[in-house]
Amino acid sequence: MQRKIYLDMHSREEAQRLFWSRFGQRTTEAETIPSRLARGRVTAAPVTARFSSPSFHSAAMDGLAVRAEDTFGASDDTPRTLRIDTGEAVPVNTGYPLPPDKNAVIMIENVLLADDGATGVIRAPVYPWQHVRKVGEDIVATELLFPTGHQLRPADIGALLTGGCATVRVRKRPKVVIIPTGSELVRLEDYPDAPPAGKTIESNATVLAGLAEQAGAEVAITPIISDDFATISRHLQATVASEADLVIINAGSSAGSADYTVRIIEQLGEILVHGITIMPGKPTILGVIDHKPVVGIPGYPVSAIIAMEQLVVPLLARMQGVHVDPPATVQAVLAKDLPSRSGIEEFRRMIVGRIDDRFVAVPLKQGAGAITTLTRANGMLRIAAASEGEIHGREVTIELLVPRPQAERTILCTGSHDLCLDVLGDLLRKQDPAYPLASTHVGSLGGLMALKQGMCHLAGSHLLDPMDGSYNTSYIRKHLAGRDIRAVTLVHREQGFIVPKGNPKNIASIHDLFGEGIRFINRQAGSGTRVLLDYELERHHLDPDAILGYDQDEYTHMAVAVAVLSGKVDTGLGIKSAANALGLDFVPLVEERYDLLLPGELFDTPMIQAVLTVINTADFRQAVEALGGYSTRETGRLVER
Ligand SMILES: Nc1nc2c(c(=O)[nH]1)N[C@H]1C(S)=C(S)[C@@H](COP(=O)(O)OP(=O)(O)OC[C@H]3O[C@@H](n4cnc5c(N)ncnc54)[C@H](O)[C@@H]3O)O[C@H]1N2
Ligand code: MOO
Repeated sequence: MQRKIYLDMHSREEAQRLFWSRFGQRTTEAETIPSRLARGRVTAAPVTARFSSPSFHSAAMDGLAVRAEDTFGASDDTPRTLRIDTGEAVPVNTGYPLPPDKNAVIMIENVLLADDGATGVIRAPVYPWQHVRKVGEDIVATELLFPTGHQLRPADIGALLTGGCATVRVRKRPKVVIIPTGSELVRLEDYPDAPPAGKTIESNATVLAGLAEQAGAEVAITPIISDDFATISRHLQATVASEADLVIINAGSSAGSADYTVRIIEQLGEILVHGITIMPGKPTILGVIDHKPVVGIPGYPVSAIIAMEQLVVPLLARMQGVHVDPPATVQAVLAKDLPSRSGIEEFRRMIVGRIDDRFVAVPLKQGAGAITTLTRANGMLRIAAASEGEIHGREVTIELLVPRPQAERTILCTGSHDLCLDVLGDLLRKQDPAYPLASTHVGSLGGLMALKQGMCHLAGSHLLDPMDGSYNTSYIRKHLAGRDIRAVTLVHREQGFIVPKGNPKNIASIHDLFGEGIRFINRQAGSGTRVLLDYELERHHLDPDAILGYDQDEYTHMAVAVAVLSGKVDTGLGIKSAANALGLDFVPLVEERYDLLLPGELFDTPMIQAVLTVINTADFRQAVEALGGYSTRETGRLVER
């Protein structure tokens, strides 16, 4: 079957306008539902109160109901005795009806009661209607409680019930049906141990359903449909003919040999848009079948979410007569250059944190297939279509994905990678307040540069000075001269050769890297591990260029371990815990010190003190030792300068 190449691309704004001009006026029908079940629903008509509240004059305090006039003149010098036994004063509790002849309440604390309860003495008067909630003080019958188009919150339900509205007219929830397609997809529930080779776990349908439900929709997910033109077509037709108000067909939206979505929609109805100049989300399809909106959402998980948020969520809101507000933003300084293709509006997932008095934004990876770029992000940077990107140090607008105080508590940690940072991050989250630790990896020297530019709170570093065997201090002196930088030892750890289980190539020392056909994977220049390797090679007078793979590098210990596990290479230099994590073997080479470096100005901040507190707990040490390949003998020690 012929492949479908994109129609002309539309900008996001054009696509939204086209789609909304077609469907944006179409609200769902109104229905009457019990008020108790109406949270989150949107009123379809004005709601007026049937009852007043309070519906009677009621005591606002526990005490004695009186006629205010009977208390006039009471003072410390001229206390007044009120008769309870004759009904001059009547004991009431908060919320009780006020006796008909009374007009005020004296708080019980201000009454000296006689032992027999027959009288009470007061030393101050009350004024008329003091501590009384009068009829209709809160709600007057017939008054407007909510206009049309109000989304009901929990407090609103309280007002509905109090105002006598047992039922309320609301917009029906739009019905959304999601059709996941792809012959490669399997359900995790069917393969809990591991998916069969070449199969992908279906996840988008549930994610999209969650977004649609958050937007007020009622969602159904169909079984996974395999990539067969006729099957998808039949299924889509049946779904459109059902009660669905909007149909989402996931994946098969781009140019692959089995990407049928666009042709199927075209055959059954009409294509409004295929291709939007956004990334991720480019191959999104907006179509119409039998007057119903049908959206082809791209398969990559991040593309799917962005397409859904930009095009479907606002439409679902309109269908219910509400409007979505844009997310809160902060201005932040960009920690890295971000080149971007002109003509494409890019959505970059970011981590933002506050350092001193400014926000700093660190970009995460770009790949639309990586869902963790969204789960790790706390902000989003939109690079406008007209822009060729943003540069390091520039102030940019970040849309927040978390409440601002959470972004302000986020600890930006960069530099070298170590698995203990995950332990630290986990324990920091158990603190109160919770401090999210966001680590990105740029190597030890990269961490020093980030510190220099004020782009991180912490930098992990293990830079060996071959001259004297010291770690980090001489590098700080050289690269951060004049700056107050503190170093706190996190761990000592074993560095060595990560090898497949059983060490089939018998790697025993650095000399074995030169063995016949041994494939090695290196770490990037500027990483402490690379410095260590180069130092060891030089010490043994060995020629790096004779190592097969010396010029191939990875950015983390785990990436090296994955390269070994996948059989791509025979070995790489890394930490033992990375080998352990993937069930690989490990040949120790040296023990090294790994420190966290931080600006002295931040040392006394609650955030850094929280980090130091966690590092010094027995829980942290135990969890680190359990990873294997670590010693915590100097953990938490401030390194002398
Ligand atoms: N030659 C071209 N190839 C691609 C282009 C292009 O312009 N030319 N665009 C790329 C872009 S951008 C995107 S986004 C994707 C969109 O792909 P499709 O919508 O056609 O989706 P598939 O190819 O079927 O799947 C992509 C990817 O996503 C996984 N997937 C699909 N459904 C699910 C699901 N329900 N849960 C989890 N994961 C899912 C699927 O297995 C694939 O890995 O196309 C690029 N290609
Ligand atoms: O748009 Mo694709 O949506 O870039 O990954």
